[in-house]
Amino acid sequence: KVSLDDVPGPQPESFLLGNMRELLQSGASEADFRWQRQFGGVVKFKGPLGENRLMISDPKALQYLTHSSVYHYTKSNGFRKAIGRILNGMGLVAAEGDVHRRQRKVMLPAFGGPESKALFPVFKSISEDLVSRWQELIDSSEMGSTVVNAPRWLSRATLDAIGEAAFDYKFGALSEEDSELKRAYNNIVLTLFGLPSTPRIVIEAISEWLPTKPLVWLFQKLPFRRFARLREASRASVRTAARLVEEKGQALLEGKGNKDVMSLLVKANASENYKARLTDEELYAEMRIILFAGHETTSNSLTWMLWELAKNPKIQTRLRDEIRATEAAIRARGATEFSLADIESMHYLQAFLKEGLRFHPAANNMFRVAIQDDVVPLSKPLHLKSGKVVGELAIPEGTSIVLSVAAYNRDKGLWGEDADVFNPERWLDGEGKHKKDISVGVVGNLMTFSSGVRSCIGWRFAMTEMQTFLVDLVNNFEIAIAYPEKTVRREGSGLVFPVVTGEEAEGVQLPLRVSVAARE
Ligand code: HEM
Repeated sequence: KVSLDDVPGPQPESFLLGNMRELLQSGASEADFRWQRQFGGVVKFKGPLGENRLMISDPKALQYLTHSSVYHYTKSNGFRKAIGRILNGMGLVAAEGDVHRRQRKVMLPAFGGPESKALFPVFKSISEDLVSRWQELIDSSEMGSTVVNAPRWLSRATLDAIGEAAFDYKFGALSEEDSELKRAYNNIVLTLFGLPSTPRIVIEAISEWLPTKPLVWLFQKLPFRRFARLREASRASVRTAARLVEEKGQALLEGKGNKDVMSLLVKANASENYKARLTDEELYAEMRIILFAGHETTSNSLTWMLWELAKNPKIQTRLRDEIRATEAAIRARGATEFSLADIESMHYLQAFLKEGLRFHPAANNMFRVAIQDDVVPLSKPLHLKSGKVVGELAIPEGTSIVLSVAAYNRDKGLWGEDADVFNPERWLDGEGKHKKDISVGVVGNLMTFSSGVRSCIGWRFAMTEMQTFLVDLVNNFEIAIAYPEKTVRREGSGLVFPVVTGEEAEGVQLPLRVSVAARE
């Protein structure tokens, strides 16, 4: 019988809780970084009641788990899966095996390179909208600057972006039009997954042994505030999906429509043979997933990037210099606007973007369960407690695994001794630039968008959107830490979000001071 008893890892605090509190309560990815430093890319830790679990950041193992063996690992059971089902239905994120393969094939054409690039004008107009709103706030302030809660603004902007780019629909979130969806999604990730108390950790851990269906049923009924919020968000996303279809009406269903993701998806679906098609229910679920997966992830990544700019004024100035030099070149050739090609040609911007994605992956952990015994190849030999050294690891069926995106992205073996330092330079001439032995991920050998057939389908969409926003924000505004005396923490496992110490009740918060960036 295969066992993980011989694999080294941290000491559990108790039989009941294992290492779960260290994993979930010590700040986003802190345990991942600590365990990786101490034990390397494969770590055994204890779940509740003595259960052996694994945390993996070894490149070869991650490649194997996300490519060749991807369908031998399902998304883990329990709390997270049940919540996903309620929020997003049975679309791509929840699908497994053949159903996933079928859904992914129909969805892919809507997320290609040219399709994502064609959305640039949409992103540009929303980023200009955001700029003018911050400008108005600055103009009306006597101090010549204003404090913005960055994630709140950015998530409104990215909701508008996903509305228009994916559904040709205007949510009006930036203009504060009342949006049921925005209200329902506000702080939802923090409410559902954030800052877990010890009893919650125990309950969530136990829920992993239960099948999803009864849990979904239970969560639909339980009277707690958290589940009420979940139900409200689910209802809002169902209603929004239905409204989008209704308003776009026949054009969408006939696949005429526009360049938006949904029109392309409906078109691709219509051209599939009957058996391969998405059902109407699946199409609705895909819409809800795109709404959810496509806006908080992007706004969260942008939030942390602005935070790094605020903390590192030299990096900010260098980035702005590059943007302005490009702007001057655009003017010199008689044009007035940045094209996407201009943006993509900026080396320092590209380096900054990759470093932001490396340092602050919005999804820091991915959770899986092995559905059969497996043998996983490793990049580095693993020294077992018994003294044996192995080049591959036998994993028993039923093992819960955390794929640590965050720890992989800061692996010193890959990124160099300064992997814990935010340094865009590494993409210009340092470790980031070097070809890695093992190819993982879809951008810059990072795990941020995951890898293989379950990698983020929206990565090109997100890259186009984030670059567009960064150029406009940095070109127009000087960004600084608003309250140096306050501590901003990274919280969460699964999705990372900022909170201010002592102000956790305020929800997701990262206050930044913005003022107009002077021109010579
Ligand atoms: C910076 C922004 C983003 C990040 C960091 C990100 C990250 C990820 C990651 C890590 C996964 C894999 C999750 C897992 O397997 O457990 C994923 C999957 C997915 N993402 Fe993204 N994402 C981003 C933006 C987007 C956007 C803009 C969209 C849609 C417009 C999107 C749609 C999806 C979908 C549908 C999946 C499921 C793919 C599958 O299972 O086949 N994401 N994303």
